[in-house]
Amino acid sequence: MTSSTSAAPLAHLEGVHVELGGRDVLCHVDARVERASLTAIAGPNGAGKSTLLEVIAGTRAPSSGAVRLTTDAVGFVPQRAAVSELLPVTVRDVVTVGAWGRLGAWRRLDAVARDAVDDVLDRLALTDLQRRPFAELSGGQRQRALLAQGLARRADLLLLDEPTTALDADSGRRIRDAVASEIRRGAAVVCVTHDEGIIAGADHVIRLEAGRVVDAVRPAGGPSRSHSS
Ligand SMILES: Nc1ncnc2c1ncn2[C@@H]1O[C@H](COP(=O)(O)OP(=O)(O)OP(=O)(O)O)[C@@H](O)[C@H]1O
Repeated sequence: MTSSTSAAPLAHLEGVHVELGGRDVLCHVDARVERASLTAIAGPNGAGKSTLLEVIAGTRAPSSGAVRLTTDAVGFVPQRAAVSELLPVTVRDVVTVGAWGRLGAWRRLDAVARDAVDDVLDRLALTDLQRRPFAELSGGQRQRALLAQGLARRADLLLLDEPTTALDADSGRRIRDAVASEIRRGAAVVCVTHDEGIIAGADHVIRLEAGRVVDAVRPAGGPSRSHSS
């Protein structure tokens, strides 16, 4: 979120209010998400962070207020994505779904798209796991595969819900590097997180408490992504 009034943010929220089960879960949230930026959504459990991300993703309609996106190329990696245990899909299949999101469902992938899937698998250390059934993966491995699916989308607006939670240090570093690389190519990344490293490196932080924005700031010192490759 920013006080900037520059033209055409990728996402613009005005007075967003969400009521669930008779409770105000989000109250009058304003936000602008600009290209080539990292926005962190922070705050305690139950503050409304995931709900805000869902509103931006369009999977949850606000009770009132406006949400405007200027792109259709949106990648959304929820905290708990549903991939059926019963589906005989491999890790590579799961990641390839992200590329279909860009090309159109069930299109045959061209060499460029296959290379992009290979690149994402490599960046998230999934190459050796790519032929494994998704259902056989550990929780952290699944999380990485679903993030890889989001990256394969090559979205303009990438929405991540707690991408580094429950990951080991190396996996967390890979995710942070992948996020930095998305931003370098011009994407906007909005990330619900408790990860102080991501928050410190964000261009903007939306801090929620009990559904209200209590702080919307650029962290002191600004982004610190220079360590990322
Ligand atoms: N379907 C629902 N009906 C009623 N209340 C709901 C529903 N879904 C979420 N809530 C409530 O909305 C509030 C915000 O939930 P949300 O998942 O957005 O919080 P969060 O900040 O992402 O939390 P966490 O850090 O624990 O993931 C919580 O108090 C939650 O109990």
